[in-house]
Amino acid sequence: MYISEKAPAKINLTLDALYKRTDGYHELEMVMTTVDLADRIDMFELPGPAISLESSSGLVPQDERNLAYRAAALLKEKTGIKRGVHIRIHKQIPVAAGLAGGSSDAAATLRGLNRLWKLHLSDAELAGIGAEIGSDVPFCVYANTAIARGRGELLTPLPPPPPCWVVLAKPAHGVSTADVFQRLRIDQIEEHPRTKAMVEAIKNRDYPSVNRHLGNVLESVTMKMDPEVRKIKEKMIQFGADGVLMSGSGPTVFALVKKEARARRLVNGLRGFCQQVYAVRMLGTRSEGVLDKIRTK
Ligand SMILES: C[C@](O)(CO)[C@H](O)COP(=O)(O)OP(=O)(O)OC[C@H]1O[C@@H](n2ccc(N)nc2=O)[C@H](O)[C@@H]1O
Ligand SMILES: Nc1ncnc2c1ncn2[C@@H]1O[C@H](COP(=O)(O)OP(=O)(O)OP(=O)(O)O)[C@@H](O)[C@H]1O
Repeated sequence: MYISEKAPAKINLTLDALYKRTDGYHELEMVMTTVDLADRIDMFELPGPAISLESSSGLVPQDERNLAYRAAALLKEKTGIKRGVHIRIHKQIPVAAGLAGGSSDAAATLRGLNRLWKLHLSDAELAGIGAEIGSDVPFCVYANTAIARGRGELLTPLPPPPPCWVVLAKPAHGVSTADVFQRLRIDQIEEHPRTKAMVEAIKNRDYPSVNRHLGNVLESVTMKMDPEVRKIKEKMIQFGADGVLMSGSGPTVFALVKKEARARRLVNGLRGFCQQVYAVRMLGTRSEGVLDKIRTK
């Protein structure tokens, strides 16, 4: 028997850094949501207790360093369950892109094994385990829309943003999240995003206001490290995006547009100088899609 789980990418509609903590991390306040660009995680029951893993992408580790593998190992440790699993990752989300691909794979593995092994853990319990793997994993367990505080693990759910298209473009090179945070000077931030205004915009389903309040304090830092981020942002505005922002620590930039035709125009305009471009729907809520079901071989 095997189980499949969809692992959607996250985007940041806002990302604010409030102060540097004594543990070296930055205290964050973010509004995050999900888009319909997703990896698929297949989990096959094994007769023994071992975990094994393969991925369709050569860009991610295929062993115990993979975040999906770590999720399975940690779940076994926490529950004392002695069962084994083979994890197959169909990678669609660009790697080291600011889209939480690895975190979402880990979260989907926790959700899937919870079903496969009939553990009956709540989402809150899975998120608690996920927090030990990475800051974005708790959000990815719920895979909805939320305000995230702390390192990202303190979540307040929100309704999904107004429906729209999301065009994502990833520059050729990845950036290291640690490098970006290290270069951030909190006392030199020119404009903090208005998180409350974004929350109101989402609650009121006010699409123009969502676009007006997009903001990420890491954007100018990453732009200095990778000028392609600024170039993509300018192109997206030129091609008629309603709002444009870098996601997470980058370097992926996303544009919001209402109409599919406009999304296609953006994709065509960007393809000339950016290889990884996607047009997908905003999700904002966990879709119990066709992939999230149990199959028998
Ligand atoms: C930028 C976000 O994507 C926003 O959702 C996440 O905070 C990034 O989470 P992540 O990729 O899991 O990154 P982590 O492995 O937690 O952090 C990598 C490094 O970035 C720095 N870091 C990260 C998160 C944070 N709140 N403050 C930090 O200063 C730390 O030096 C940390 O060692
Ligand atoms: N399942 C996985 N998918 C992608 N990357 C993984 C996975 N497991 C481990 N990694 C490693 O994690 C690193 C970060 O990859 P990821 O795609 O999650 O970055 P990201 O999108 O920038 O994440 P975030 O938005 O949380 O900062 C990569 O260098 C990769 O080698």
